[in-house]
Amino acid sequence: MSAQENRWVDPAPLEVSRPRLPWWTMLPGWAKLLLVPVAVVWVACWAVFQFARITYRYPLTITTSAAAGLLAAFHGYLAVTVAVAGVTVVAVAWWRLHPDSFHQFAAPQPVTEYRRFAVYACQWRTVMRLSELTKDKRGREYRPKLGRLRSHGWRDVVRVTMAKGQAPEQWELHASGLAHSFRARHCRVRVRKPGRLELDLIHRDPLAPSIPAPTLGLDASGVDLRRLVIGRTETGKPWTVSLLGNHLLGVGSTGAGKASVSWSIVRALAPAIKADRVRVFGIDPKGGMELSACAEAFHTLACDNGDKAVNLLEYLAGEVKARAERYRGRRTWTPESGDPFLVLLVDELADVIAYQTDRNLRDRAVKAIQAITSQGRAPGVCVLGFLQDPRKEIVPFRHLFPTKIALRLDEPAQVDMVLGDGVRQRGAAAHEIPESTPGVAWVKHDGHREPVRARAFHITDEDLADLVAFLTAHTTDIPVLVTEGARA
Ligand SMILES: Nc1ncnc2c1ncn2[C@@H]1O[C@H](COP(=O)(O)OP(=O)(O)OP(=O)(O)O)[C@@H](O)[C@H]1O
Repeated sequence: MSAQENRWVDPAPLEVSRPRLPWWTMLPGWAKLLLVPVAVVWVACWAVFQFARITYRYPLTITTSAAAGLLAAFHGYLAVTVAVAGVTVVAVAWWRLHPDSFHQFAAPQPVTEYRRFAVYACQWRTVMRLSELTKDKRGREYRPKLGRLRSHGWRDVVRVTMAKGQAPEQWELHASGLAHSFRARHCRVRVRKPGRLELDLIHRDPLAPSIPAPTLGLDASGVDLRRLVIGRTETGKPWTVSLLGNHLLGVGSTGAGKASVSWSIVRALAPAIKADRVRVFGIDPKGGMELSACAEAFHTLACDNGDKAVNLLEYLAGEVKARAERYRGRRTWTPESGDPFLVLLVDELADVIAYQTDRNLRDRAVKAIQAITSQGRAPGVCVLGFLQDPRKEIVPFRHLFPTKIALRLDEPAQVDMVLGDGVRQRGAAAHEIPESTPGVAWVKHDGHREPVRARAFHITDEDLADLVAFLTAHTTDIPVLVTEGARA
């Protein structure tokens, strides 16, 4: 072996970060001794705080464990076994006999505590790190905090305190990954207040079963134009729409359930229509295929997109102007004005204002409908417009409809066109509504940040037959069906 080969080579200096020792390790021994009582008090406070925190997060688990412990201490394990068996029998009996109240009152708390521990608390750190929602700065990790959790069976609502410097948009970008990590089907991100988010982790769709129409109301005074119930929201509350001072734009692909929304509204109005407190005017450019199923509900029904429809629109635009003059100084329509509330229902709005090949008719229709939507809210005229294509070239005045209803759509861009920018990122994925759930929609009211997911009542042919029977029974004043244009 040569001297060359034998030479000692210095290894490269170790490039590891120096361990940072806690500041108190540098203190002299006597100072450490003095600090011992302070440290003991601090550790005791920390333990009490942690116990309080765990009790707050898992109240049922802690109380039942404490109760079981006390029972075992005073009466032995046999008593605990008997108590557990008794509670189990009561719970199973409750579940079998009254499943609704069991799911409403008994199930949420144990499920919440189980899911909090098993799904979220155990995996939070890993999921946050792998989703790149943590930040390392000077050796310290800044991590979003898992807050309160409520489990409703079909969804978990998880509150989160974002790490400093984070924006909700970062979470929206990771929503799909979070859903997969926590074994959910979807994840929606909502801003609760600055720095605080609420994640909706959806496990199943509560709107999957269709919702039958309720029995028809009989009393016109029970019709509240501010709160017409037309279906149910995914949280189980009634889906209500206001027609007073409002216009509604419903957009959905073919078969998305637009008709169920419009018929649900007409049904909710039925007693007021019968009492002539509300008059509904219909335009069905498809030759009346849809709206003539219950023509009796309409004061006037135009079954084309030609002269008749345009005359009707111009009649209503004139009525808006005449009312505005009559109500001068009164500001808005009220039932006391003596005039009926007017509703214009257009089944395929695009056929009237965009696909009409006669330019003169098209321009007249656009002018009239713009006049009604821009000036009709105060004088008691409401437009319900339904269509399939929400592009600006088709409806240039979408902004004049304060309530937008996005039924199943084909593309994400259409959702933005209907509901507005940013609403899809907040979870309103109308393009993901399955074909198997017609009538499901995302609803956005101007001035309300959060969109609502709901399903309209399923209005069957029998329901429409009931509606016809109701509107024509016991009355000498049967609404007149006019297909020859407006009465004006
Ligand atoms: N809310 C609902 N619940 C259950 N089924 C529904 C609901 N709404 C509609 N459907 C069913 O879906 C199908 C299509 O519904 P609908 O005619 O309302 O769609 P649409 O959007 O008006 O279609 P088009 O654009 O072709 O007129 C019908 O068979 C109907 O029975």
